[in-house]
Amino acid sequence: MSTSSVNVVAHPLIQHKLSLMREKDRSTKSFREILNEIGMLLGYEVTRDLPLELVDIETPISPMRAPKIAGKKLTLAPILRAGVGFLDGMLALMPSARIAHIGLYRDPETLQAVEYYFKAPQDLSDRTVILMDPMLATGNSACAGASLLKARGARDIRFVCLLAAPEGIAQFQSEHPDVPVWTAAIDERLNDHGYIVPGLGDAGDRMFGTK
Ligand SMILES: O=P(O)(O)OC[C@H]1O[C@H](OP(=O)(O)OP(=O)(O)O)[C@H](O)[C@@H]1O
Ligand SMILES: O=c1cc[nH]c(=O)[nH]1
Ligand SMILES: [Mg+2]
Repeated sequence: MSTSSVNVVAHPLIQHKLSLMREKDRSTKSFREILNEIGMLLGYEVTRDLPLELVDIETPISPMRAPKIAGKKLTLAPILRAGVGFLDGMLALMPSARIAHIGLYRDPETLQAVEYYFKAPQDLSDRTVILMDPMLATGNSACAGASLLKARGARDIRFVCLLAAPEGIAQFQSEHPDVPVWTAAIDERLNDHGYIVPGLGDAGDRMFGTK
């Protein structure tokens, strides 16, 4: 199978906002607000190819056939905790979307993803699912998230992150070659603790003020 595509979203607004988030002295409040804003901008990109259909409507002036989003319904799937940071921004664009919560934490020693919660619509087979987590480091969490969604039948999954390490992209493409990736940047590497360099530190802790 061919590898999944990786889309680096180079829009200047996203790049500027990402640089603000990387600053180590940025407040929790500001970090959270900007993550939400970028969530909306990435949501715009990840939905760019959603199919449209022409439907009959009436404007105040005349009837017309107007384009509306066709077919498959949307599900937003944040990986807890940090993935929740994208959610409000995405929901502003897609207010009718269903939500699948995926609870995973990364074991600090093994760097393996540990599942602690999963609540999703029963059948995802006819849905477009946007899996989201700001950080793609080793790739273990994103891979586990995509596998959980596939076990519920999901066949059209798109993964959105803020920052990716080359190691995480390679791992994700090898395990989920059918899932395209959107990211604002691909950084240099992982450090010995599995953190992205230069990165932005621990996204969940910075977002929720837990360190
Ligand atoms: O690609 P990986 O090596 O799996 O690392 C990325 C994961 O690590 C962070 O979660 P963390 O375990 O810190 O949980 P949190 O979001 O609850 O802080 C981040 O939010 C990702 O989910
Ligand atoms: O750099 C990293 C790696 C994993 N998780 C984070 O929050 N940051
Ligand atoms: Mg964390």
